[in-house]
Amino acid sequence: MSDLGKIPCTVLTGFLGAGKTTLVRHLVENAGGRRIAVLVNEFGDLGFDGSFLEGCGIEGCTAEDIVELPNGCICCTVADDFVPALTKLLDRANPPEHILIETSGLALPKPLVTAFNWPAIRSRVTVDGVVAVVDGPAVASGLFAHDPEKLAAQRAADGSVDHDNPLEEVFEDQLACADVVVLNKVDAMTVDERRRVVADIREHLPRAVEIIEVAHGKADPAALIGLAAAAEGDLAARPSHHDAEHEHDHDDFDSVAIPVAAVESPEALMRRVAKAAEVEGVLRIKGFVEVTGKPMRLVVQGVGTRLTQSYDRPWKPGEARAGSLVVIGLHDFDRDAVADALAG
Ligand SMILES: Nc1nc2c(ncn2[C@@H]2O[C@H](COP(=O)(O)OP(=O)(O)OP(=O)(O)O)[C@@H](O)[C@H]2O)c(=O)[nH]1
Repeated sequence: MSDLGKIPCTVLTGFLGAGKTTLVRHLVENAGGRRIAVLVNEFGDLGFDGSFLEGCGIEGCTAEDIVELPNGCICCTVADDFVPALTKLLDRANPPEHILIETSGLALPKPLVTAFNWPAIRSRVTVDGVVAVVDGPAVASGLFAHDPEKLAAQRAADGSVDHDNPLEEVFEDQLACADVVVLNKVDAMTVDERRRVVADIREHLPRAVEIIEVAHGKADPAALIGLAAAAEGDLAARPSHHDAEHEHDHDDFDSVAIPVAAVESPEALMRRVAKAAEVEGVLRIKGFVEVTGKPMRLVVQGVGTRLTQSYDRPWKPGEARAGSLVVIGLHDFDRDAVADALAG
C-alpha cells in the first residue's frame, strides 16, 4: 500500500533519562510551522513528561496536542492505550501533520512499530522513523554493559549466555530498531568517551545507521523527521530479544511515587534526593515540588546520581500543589530506604 496520504509518525525510544522529552521539546520548538502532536508514555504514574511539555508554553503546541498515555508501558499496552489514542488524534477535525511518539524509557520499540500494521490504523499512519536517544555518559559509565565475570560464571554453571544485565537488553533492543541514533549529552563527555561510545553503539547496530552527536537534544530536525522509513513494513531488519515471544513484561523494573510536602529550601531537598539516588538499584527520579513562598513549580530531575533542579512555570490558580517524586529502579529496589532518604 502506498504511504501517500498517511500521517508520518516518529517513534522516539531511549533509556530512562536519555533526553527524549528534551529532544521532543526541541523538535516541537523547531517544527517550522508544521502542526505536530505528541503522544507520550511513561513508566510510573506521575504524568511528569506530559505536564513538563505542557509547561513549556511553546507557541503552536497547545495542551490538546500533547496526549498522555496512561500508566503502563506502551510496548505492552498497544491495543488498549496506543491504538485508541492514535485513532482519536487522527479523527480530529484538524489532524496533526506529524506525530511524535515518546515511549517510556523501558519500552521496547518493536511491538509499537509492529502495531502500525493493525487494520484500524495501517491505512492512515506510517512510521516515518525510529529515533533512538542514547545517554552518552551512561553508556560511558558502563550502565548497559554486561558484567564479564558474572557472565563467565553463568556460562560455567549452566552453559547459558543470558543477559545478566536487564538494562543491556533494553538498550540493545532500542538500538536494533533505530533508523537514526541521537547520541545525547556530549557536553558531559570527553572526546575519548565520545569515540568509545560511538564505537560501542556501532557494535550494537544491525545495519548502517547514522549517529548524530548532540547536547540537550539539539539535533537538526531535518535529520530526524521526514525519513520516510516506513519501519512497520521493514520489521525483519529490526531484530529484538523478544522476537520469539508474544508477551513482554517489565518485571525487571519497579516504580513508586512518593509525596513530598512543600519545602523551605530546594538545596536541602536536593541533598535528600541525592541520598535517595544512591540507594542501590535506583535509576531515575523526577517530579514537581512546591517551594514555600515561591510562585513557580520546582522540577527535580535525577538520572542515576546526576541531579538537577529548575523552575518550569508558575503554579496555576487553583492547581493542587501536591508535590510528588516518581522513583524508577531495578525490581525490588528498597522503597523504604528511598522514602526515608527523601523524608530526611
Ligand atoms: N548535561 C546534559 N543533560 C541533559 C541533556 N539532555 C537532557 N539532559 C537532562 O537529563 C535529564 C533527563 O532528560 P529528559 O529529557 O527528561 O529524559 P527522558 O529520556 O525524557 O527521561 P524519561 O522520560 O524519564 O525516560 C534532564 O534533567 C535533562 O535536563 C544533555 O544533552 N546534557
